[in-house]
Amino acid sequence: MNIAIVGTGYVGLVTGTCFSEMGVDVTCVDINEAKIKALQAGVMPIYEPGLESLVQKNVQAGRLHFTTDLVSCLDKVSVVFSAVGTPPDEDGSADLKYVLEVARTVGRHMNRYIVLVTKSTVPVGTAGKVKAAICEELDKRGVQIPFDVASNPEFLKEGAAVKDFLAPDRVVVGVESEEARKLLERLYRPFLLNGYPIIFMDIRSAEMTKYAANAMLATRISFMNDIANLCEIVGADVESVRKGMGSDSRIGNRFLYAGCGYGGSCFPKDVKALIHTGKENGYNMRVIEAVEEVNENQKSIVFDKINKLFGGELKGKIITLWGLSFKPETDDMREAPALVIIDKLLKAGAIVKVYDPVAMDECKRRIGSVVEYCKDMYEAVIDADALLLITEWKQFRLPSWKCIKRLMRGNVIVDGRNIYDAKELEEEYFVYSRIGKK
Ligand SMILES: NC(=O)c1ccc[n+]([C@@H]2O[C@H](COP(=O)([O-])OP(=O)(O)OC[C@H]3O[C@@H](n4cnc5c(N)ncnc54)[C@H](O)[C@@H]3O)[C@@H](O)[C@H]2O)c1
Ligand SMILES: O=c1ccn([C@@H]2O[C@H](COP(=O)(O)OP(=O)(O)O[C@H]3O[C@H](CO)[C@@H](O)[C@H](O)[C@H]3O)[C@@H](O)[C@H]2O)c(=O)[nH]1
Repeated sequence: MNIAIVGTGYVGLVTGTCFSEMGVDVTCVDINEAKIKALQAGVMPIYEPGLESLVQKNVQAGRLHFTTDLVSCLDKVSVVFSAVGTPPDEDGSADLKYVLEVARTVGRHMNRYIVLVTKSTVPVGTAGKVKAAICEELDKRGVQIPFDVASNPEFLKEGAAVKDFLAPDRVVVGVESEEARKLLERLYRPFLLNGYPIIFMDIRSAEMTKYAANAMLATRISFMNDIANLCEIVGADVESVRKGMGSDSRIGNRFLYAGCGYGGSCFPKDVKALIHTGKENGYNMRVIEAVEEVNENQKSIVFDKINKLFGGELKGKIITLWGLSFKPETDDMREAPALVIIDKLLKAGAIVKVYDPVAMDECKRRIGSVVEYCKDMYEAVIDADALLLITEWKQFRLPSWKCIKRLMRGNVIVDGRNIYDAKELEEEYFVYSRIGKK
């Protein structure tokens, strides 16, 4: 089977690589020439565990190809996945310009039956717009070529993308024709054989499932952050509360971690887009609106704590951040809490030193040299008045506190992810503060 994946980002590159791993002949297409050139030379555009070796293996096997030319592969593929970005517009709605551009290119150049599958996260009703864009281009050409549209939202998490794709909790597919269903069933057959469920449904429901799933996960996080903030006021400990709650099998343990807010390319934008879809349809998504508000507030919690600990006097203080990416195991800094914290610290006159195992270049690209980039986690704490843990990379979990004490000039530690043992830190005479405990 020959397929094309348009958009070679976090989703497109992982999708294409994993399908090629299943024996499918995959062409990954992107308009970004530098990205495609790099991939052709074996250089990964993103950090994603396990991806590089899988790409190399399938390129060598001749099943995985990279190109900027979608048109020339349209004659050999039966399925085209669209995995381009859907960034938030100013009003919070998902910007569909890239998705519709792909549809128009397909309509302008297709010469045989194709299923155009939208993998990007798109609002309910987008498949109708994709279909209309293709029809318009076919009409302009004065030709009638049968085609189908389908929806196949992606649920992978960055940092675990390959694993999530190859061993999904489920695959959701929205179709409206038997032919499209058969093609996608065949493509996903290896997953079915491995026992992963494929859930077929109508297209609008598939589009909505993606937003509902992300909104539910974001809700759990904001709910726990709200509980954490109340714990702090009333003298409870959110870590004990989390364990006590999560062991109820109806609630479960996952996605209940309080912290300094959710970031990334998905939750923030998808929550906004769902609120917008509600508004467009005359319905207020009240729960999700609160989820977003709590998260905006939570991104400032670490700053508020440190500001309070220094009596509002941060001018000239050296503050170190461990972790910049929005979560561990990725270099992605889209909507990262670190960006909000750095901005607030700099505005308050602090000197900021940072270290992240993989996101330093990305941080430089985004904010330049307004902070000091350090070569390792220990260099970053030299002369620091305070250390803020922002992203819970494994290497930050068991540091040598004795060594850190010698290197720092102050003794304040604020833990934005609740990974440290308060007793251990207090024994070393650190002033330790974390989320959800006084
Ligand atoms: N990042 C994730 O973890 C994740 C997970 C599930 C779903 N999603 C959704 O998947 C979509 C893609 O997300 P991403 O993080 O992979 O985005 P990304 O920004 O990493 O990649 C998108 C790619 O599309 C390319 N592109 C744009 N227009 C193009 C065109 N006309 N032709 C060819 N290529 C084009 C861009 O150059 C870019 O490389 C979004 O809708 C996102 O919400 C993302
Ligand atoms: O208990 C938790 C779990 C996560 N987070 C934060 O939530 C954000 C998102 O984390 P995660 O969901 O692990 O990463 P993403 O790669 O953004 O994945 C989400 O967004 C993707 C894009 O839509 C979906 O495909 C995934 O299913 C969904 O988990 C990060 O800032 C985490 O620090 C918490 O604060 N507490």
